[in-house]
Amino acid sequence: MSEEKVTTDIITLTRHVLDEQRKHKEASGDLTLLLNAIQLGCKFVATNVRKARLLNLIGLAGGVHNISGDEQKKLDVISNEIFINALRSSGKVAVMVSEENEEVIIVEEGLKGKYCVVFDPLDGSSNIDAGVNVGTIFGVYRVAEGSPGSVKDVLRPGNEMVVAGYCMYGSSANMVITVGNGVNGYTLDNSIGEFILTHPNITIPSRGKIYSVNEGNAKYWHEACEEYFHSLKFPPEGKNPYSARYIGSMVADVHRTFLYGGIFAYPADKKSKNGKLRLLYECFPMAFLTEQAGGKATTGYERVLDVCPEDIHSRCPIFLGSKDDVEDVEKIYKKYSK
Ligand SMILES: O=P(O)(O)OC[C@H]1O[C@](O)(COP(=O)(O)O)[C@@H](O)[C@@H]1O
Repeated sequence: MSEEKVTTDIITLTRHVLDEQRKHKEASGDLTLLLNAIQLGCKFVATNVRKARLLNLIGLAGGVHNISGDEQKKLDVISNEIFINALRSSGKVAVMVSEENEEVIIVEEGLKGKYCVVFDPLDGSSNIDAGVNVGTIFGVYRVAEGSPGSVKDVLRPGNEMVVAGYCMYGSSANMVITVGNGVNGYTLDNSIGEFILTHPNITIPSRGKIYSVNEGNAKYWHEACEEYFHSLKFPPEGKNPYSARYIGSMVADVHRTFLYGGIFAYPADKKSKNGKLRLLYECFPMAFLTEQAGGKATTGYERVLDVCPEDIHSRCPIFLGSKDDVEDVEKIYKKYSK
């Protein structure tokens, strides 16, 4: 019987980022420590999501609503707390924005660092009670030169973000991250509590065969949006229609789009002028990752990363995924914008 080969040269997320940082002589290690705090949060959430029904962490937190009017789940609340505590105590963060907090969080003197972190601690939480994949989404800015660390440091276009990532909690916990030099994926090995490099250099196929959108909103779609999705379902003679896949958890739908190609969208419509998804801690990080993986992300009319948020919970329409697919969207929207 063949002996199982034990790998001893393990590439953990921390080691991989350190290797990357070493290429940049000026690196201080602060980013690695910040990412360690984010990793701790994700490991904590991964464990509690997995044991939620056993720990009675399923269901609502008891009549508490977040800024978007969503009633908070128990897991929303504890996920939010672990990230705020881990980021604050890392000593590397000055400003935080969470989907679960109405106001921006300014870290007190003495613990203040040079980064700002915007995050959705538990995305797709409407799916949590059904055991469907959910996730954490995060983005990182540097505090602007000479700034004491204020909300102004996060009301900036997404093209100024320096790190973005998500962690998907499903059959396994998958962390996907960019520090501005391509996209890498890591899988949590629960036996040693480390994220191990499993998906190096993720590259989105230039065109896909899958579209992912909530067609339940089709009644409210603008003509450009209608024409685009119609073109995927009723292609010209000789071409196959695209398949539809929609989980309703952005992290899960985007993760599949990164690996298989195609397009994920939450467009603006006649009911919601800017769609549903939040610019700072959903659209920007996913758009940054998409572009770093060779794809594109548009509002229909402009590059998502060039949008400047008016407030910390601004919403933004988004089409992201394979470059050729998103360019088809841009062509059609351009026709209608005229
Ligand atoms: O149910 P809808 O309207 O299709 O919205 C689903 C979208 O809303 C979200 O659940 C929003 O996220 P939250 O759960 O963080 O509020 C996304 O994950 C998902 O893509």
